Amino acid sequence: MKTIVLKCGGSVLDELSPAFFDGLRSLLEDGYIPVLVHGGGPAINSMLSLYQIPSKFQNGLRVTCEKTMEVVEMVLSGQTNRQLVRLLEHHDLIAVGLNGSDGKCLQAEYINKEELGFVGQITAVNKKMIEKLLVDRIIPVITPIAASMEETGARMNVNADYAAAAVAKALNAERCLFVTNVDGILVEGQLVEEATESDIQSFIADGHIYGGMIPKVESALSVLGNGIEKVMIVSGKKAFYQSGIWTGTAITSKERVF
Ligand SMILES: Nc1ncnc2c1ncn2[C@@H]1O[C@H](COP(=O)(O)OP(=O)(O)O)[C@@H](O)[C@H]1O
Ligand SMILES: CC(=O)N[C@@H](CCC(=O)OP(=O)(O)O)C(=O)O
Repeated sequence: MKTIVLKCGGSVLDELSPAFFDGLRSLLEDGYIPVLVHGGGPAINSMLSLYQIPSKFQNGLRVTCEKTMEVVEMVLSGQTNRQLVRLLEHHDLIAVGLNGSDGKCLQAEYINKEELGFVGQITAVNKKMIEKLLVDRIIPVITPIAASMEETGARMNVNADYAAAAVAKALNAERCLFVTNVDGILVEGQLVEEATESDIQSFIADGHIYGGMIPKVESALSVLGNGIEKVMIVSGKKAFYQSGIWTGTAITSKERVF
């Protein structure tokens, strides 16, 4: 089974173009089965502000107290997951939404409970749950909420880029795509079509890569070390795949030979 994990960023959920869904259909026609993991950062921020709960981040991770966790779960499972499943169905794709903690699909441990609260890093992925859907060519749409390994019944908030990387590694995916609101890695406004690990490290060092792009490239590099040859950062606003042609930034493990 050739699987492709696509992480759909919260930044682009409201702007996914028909070409994005054509790309998914094209992948299915070419024998790939997509697995979606999605975010919802902007929608969580809006809901927190409606509840007058401040949004706090530490190194890009949301500091998540119990009240914040309730809102995170409500938005990811009740809003952004529903939105994405509905859009897929609207574009004739069969999808089933899963809260990451359902069936212990995603399992995590605390990163630093005192400082970050209910924020986890993935320690295990229950592939069985996901594969049951894939054999029937149903697209799983997974929220980045994980079941706690340490406390039965507890759930944790996981950065969606890291959650997607963990799913891609566990499924031994052919590719992992980070779908976002820009064409890929941009340097001085120009798309970088191919980047190696050392290119990325220098883009971070010189400030060309910053903010929300950092967890994406870190996740991309972590996936590459695990037998997945190509990871891409692509736009959800345009065509990212059509009959074997990919558009965006390809991140490869191989250093270029000059
Ligand atoms: N070099 C770069 N190329 C493109 N975007 C970048 C770069 N560095 C930082 N960014 C920022 O990263 C954002 C994407 O990350 P983020 O907002 O977290 O999206 P998502 O919700 O898709 O995870 C872009 O909109 C852009 O503002
Ligand atoms: C721990 C942590 O920061 N979790 C993220 C989960 C959602 C996410 O990652 O959404 P995007 O992909 O849209 O950024 C959060 O609460 O915002």
